Amino acid sequence: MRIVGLTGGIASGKSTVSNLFKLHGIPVVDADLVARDVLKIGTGGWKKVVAAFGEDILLDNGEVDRAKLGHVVFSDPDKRQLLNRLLAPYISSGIFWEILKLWMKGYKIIVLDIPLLFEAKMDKWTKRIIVVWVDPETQLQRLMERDRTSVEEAKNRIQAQMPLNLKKTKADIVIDNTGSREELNEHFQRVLTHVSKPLTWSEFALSRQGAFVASILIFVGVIICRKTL
Ligand SMILES: CC(C)(COP(=O)(O)OP(=O)(O)OC[C@H]1O[C@@H](n2cnc3c(N)ncnc32)[C@H](O)[C@@H]1O)[C@@H](O)C(=O)NCCC(=O)NCCS
Ligand SMILES: Nc1ncnc2c1ncn2[C@@H]1O[C@H](COP(=O)(O)OP(=O)(O)OP(=O)(O)O)[C@@H](O)[C@H]1O
Repeated sequence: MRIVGLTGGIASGKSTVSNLFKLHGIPVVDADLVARDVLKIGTGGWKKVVAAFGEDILLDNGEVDRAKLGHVVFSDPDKRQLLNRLLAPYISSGIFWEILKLWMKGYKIIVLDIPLLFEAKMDKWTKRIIVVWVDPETQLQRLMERDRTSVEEAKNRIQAQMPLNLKKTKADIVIDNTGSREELNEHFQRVLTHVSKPLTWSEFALSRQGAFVASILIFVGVIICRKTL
């Protein structure tokens, strides 16, 4: 199995690139969706967060008020680190289960869309890493437009992550998403060709099909040994 990491800065275009992968039949594990699941009412993550941040961050129906919690953690690095520490184990195991489900379905190539891939040291799980990069002004503009936030709020969110230029230096593949969607599509086709190359032997061995072949070989080996002994 080939596990490709997809990361970048907030609003750099990871979800847009993820959607292109999905359109081409490559499944994506979205860490933001996993992070939402682990904060669902009554879950272990929800209990930890309520115990640490108090009931003030809840809506009347008991769900986490994401906007309020976001406001708290993106303006206070200590509180953000606390939230990250509390949720990290739940998010990693959630991602692991998603990978396992795709493995069992027989997918040979999967993409992990993880905004904090480097920050959370999950880059060790991935074979190749794609960083979606944009120039800083475009990033700020797109973030403010998408989330309808103030400049200050948007800058707080951008500064809560490892600088995008540093992430770029750690990438195997950089997608520059500063241009139009058409330019992104063109660039994506080249990335898709690269990502879809035939699996190496070690990647094949890690796939469900590889495990199947290995078990057949072991079975045949045992039969031969029994007959010859
Ligand atoms: C603080 C929360 C409630 C705010 O929710 P909100 O709906 O406003 O934002 P959403 O979850 O859609 O995240 C949007 C983007 O913010 C960035 N972001 C989210 N959490 C963090 C964080 N802890 N540090 C830095 N950036 C973050 C990511 O780029 C993400 O794509 C939420 O982001 C959260 O629970 N964060 C902690 C979990 C986490 O680390 N998520 C990232 C997955 S690796
Ligand atoms: N090439 C592009 N041209 C114009 N707008 C774009 C382009 N790529 C992405 N966008 C827009 O920019 C915004 C951010 O993109 P997207 O949501 O894909 O970023 P993201 O990296 O997944 O963000 P987050 O970290 O918050 O999950 C969205 O509104 C998206 O529609």
